[in-house]
Amino acid sequence: MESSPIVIEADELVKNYGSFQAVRCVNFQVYQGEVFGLLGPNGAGKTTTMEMIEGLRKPDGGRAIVAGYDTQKDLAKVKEVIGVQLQSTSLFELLTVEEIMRMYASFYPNSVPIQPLLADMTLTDKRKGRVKHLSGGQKQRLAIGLALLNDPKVIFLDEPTTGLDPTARRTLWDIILKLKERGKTIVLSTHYMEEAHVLCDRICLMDQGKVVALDTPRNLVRSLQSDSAIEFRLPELDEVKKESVLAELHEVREVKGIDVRKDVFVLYTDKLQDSLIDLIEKSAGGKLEFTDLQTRTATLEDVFISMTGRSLNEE
Ligand SMILES: Nc1ncnc2c1ncn2[C@@H]1O[C@H](COP(=O)(O)OP(=O)(O)OP(=O)(O)O)[C@@H](O)[C@H]1O
Repeated sequence: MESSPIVIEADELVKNYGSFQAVRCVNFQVYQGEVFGLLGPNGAGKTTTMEMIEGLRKPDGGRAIVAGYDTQKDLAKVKEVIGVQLQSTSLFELLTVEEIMRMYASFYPNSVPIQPLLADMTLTDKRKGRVKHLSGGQKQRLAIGLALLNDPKVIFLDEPTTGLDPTARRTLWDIILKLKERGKTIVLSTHYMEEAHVLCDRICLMDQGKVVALDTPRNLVRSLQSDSAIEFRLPELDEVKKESVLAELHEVREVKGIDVRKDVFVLYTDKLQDSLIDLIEKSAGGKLEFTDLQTRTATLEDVFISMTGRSLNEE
């Protein structure tokens, strides 16, 4: 992927709202044909970053280049090559799916044929139905279809699956993967780590307006230097007891890191069996009365926690 041409450059992008710094010097490059994910909790600055690249918000610092054009200086050129599915596209509720497609198509000098696009979005059955009768997933697919009418090279999808049920989410994943197969470059924001893992070639982890890590999902998880997590609860520990328990847990064989949130403890290790046996031995005789013990593979959520001390979906 890194040998492919660069299609997007975010170059020291900054956005302030009054004294609040929503985006603080964000840098990244997106290669042609990749699905590039902006993953972070609510308020991380994903939408603001995307909208600066799309030319919808003016940066207070830095610049964004799309397909060689500066979004501030050559917005008309940028618009020719991008398709944008906004987070809350307000659609004309009384039009039918086909009518709204035709209306949007009329805004472009050249647009793709509507029927195949409706088929790609699995909306052929709904083409005569009014927008107001569509489900959440169907509306999202329609919004993506509208973003594809000008046959864009680069597609921006802002939290396309937020609020959708698992089936509708998977239908959208399939659509996104098909677009990738056709060589489209896709920038996608999400706060679902599973979605980022399944769809994205590279993920830019964002928190509080900054990039905290950027790599392939695999390398991000590898950066933890631990491929497994041992998770359990230790309820009713006071602060003093917690300190001594933590000291004890740090002694568990092969443990590379520990995360504690409330009464949930997570030990990271790449030698799961050794660590688990030692943990059980150390807990013998009621020394550590844990509950809900489970082991699992380390995830992007663990990477985010280890980098920021917070969970992706924490309110
Ligand atoms: N027009 C605005 N005026 C003031 N503050 C804003 C404005 N737009 C966004 N913000 C703030 O900037 C921060 C970043 O918002 P942004 O929407 O870019 O984050 P996000 O990562 O996309 O989050 P979400 O998943 O909630 O959309 C948030 O704290 C938000 O409240």
